[in-house]
Amino acid sequence: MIERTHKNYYPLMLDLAGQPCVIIGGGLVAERKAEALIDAGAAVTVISRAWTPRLEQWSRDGLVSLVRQSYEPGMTQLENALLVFAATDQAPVNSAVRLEAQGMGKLVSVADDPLHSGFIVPAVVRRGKLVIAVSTGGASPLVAKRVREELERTFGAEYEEYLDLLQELRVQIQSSVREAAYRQQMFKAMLEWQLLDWIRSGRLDSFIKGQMIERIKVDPTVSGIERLGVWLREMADENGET
Ligand SMILES: C[C@@]1(CC(=O)O)C2=NC(=C\c3[nH]c(c(CCC(=O)O)c3CC(=O)O)Cc3[nH]c(c(CC(=O)O)c3CCC(=O)O)/C=C3\N/C(=C\2)[C@@H](CCC(=O)O)[C@]3(C)CC(=O)O)/[C@H]1CCC(=O)O
Ligand SMILES: NC(=O)c1ccc[n+]([C@@H]2O[C@H](COP(=O)([O-])OP(=O)(O)OC[C@H]3O[C@@H](n4cnc5c(N)ncnc54)[C@H](O)[C@@H]3O)[C@@H](O)[C@H]2O)c1
Repeated sequence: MIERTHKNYYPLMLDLAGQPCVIIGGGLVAERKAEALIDAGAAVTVISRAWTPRLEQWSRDGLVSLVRQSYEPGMTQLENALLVFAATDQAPVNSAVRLEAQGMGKLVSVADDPLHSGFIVPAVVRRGKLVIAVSTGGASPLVAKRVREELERTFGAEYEEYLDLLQELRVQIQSSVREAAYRQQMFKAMLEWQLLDWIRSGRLDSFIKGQMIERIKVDPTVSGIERLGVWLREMADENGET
């Protein structure tokens, strides 16, 4: 029987830009892990005798380095890696990779052995700066995928623009309002605006955005935010919206 114990995983957001990550194995699981690492800007090396066509293509495009050989102990790529993924279809090979890498103090994910892995990979929804990671702690990756698909329907493309704008306004407020507690009241008041509806219907144009930035610059107060909300509603009414 496969051994399973409950682990209280600690979720975090890693900045992997330029960081060396090594995947052992060149099959579909390796391909899926490589794709997410490439998206995160990692320096990805894949070690395997055989490849999926997409891994070959990414190698031609310079997105991954392929090392065309089987895993063997003492490889410098492993020594230099920040994260290691053991993703071959050979359990003894995965286990040997894990023992060597863990012996060097590395975090290792083993495709067929979550119990001994240092981390596992969640299903992910990305909407610009919004990232939603879903994990079942390895209980059912298919459920993680299903929940991810449900969340994709709830959190649409509009969140990208929404967060870009909120970030711009927040940074402006951070630089002009000294008191943290007061800033937080302002951020809360900003969430009352129906901005997501505006973005969904394509009405948040550069004029409105410019006005928002300008008005907050002139009046960086909670009541200024509330007045801006009233102005936004008036603009919506003028456009025949309620
Ligand atoms: C989320 C996702 C991320 C990614 O990989 O990018 C991911 N697996 C995904 C898909 C998927 N994986 C599998 C199936 C076939 C159906 C099934 O078996 O259920 C499907 C569905 C499909 O392919 O459609 C088979 C499978 N998975 C693991 C084992 C080994 C084992 O359980 O021992 C076996 C072989 C079992 C066997 O051979 O019997 C193990 C893991 N898979 C994880 C992540 C980690 C736990 C995540 C969590 O639950 O929190 C963990 C523990 C380790 C890890 O890999 O990090 C990605 C969905 C991405 C998306 O679409 O959004
Ligand atoms: N974690 C997950 O999400 C997940 C999902 C499905 C399956 N799995 C597990 O992961 C394993 C791999 O799945 P897959 O679909 O990618 O298999 P696959 O058969 O498509 O690929 C296996 C790859 O490992 C390579 N390989 C074999 N021996 C090697 C060695 N000594 N050194 C380097 N590379 C070697 C092969 O050349 C091949 O490229 C499965 O056996 C299963 O146990 C995990």
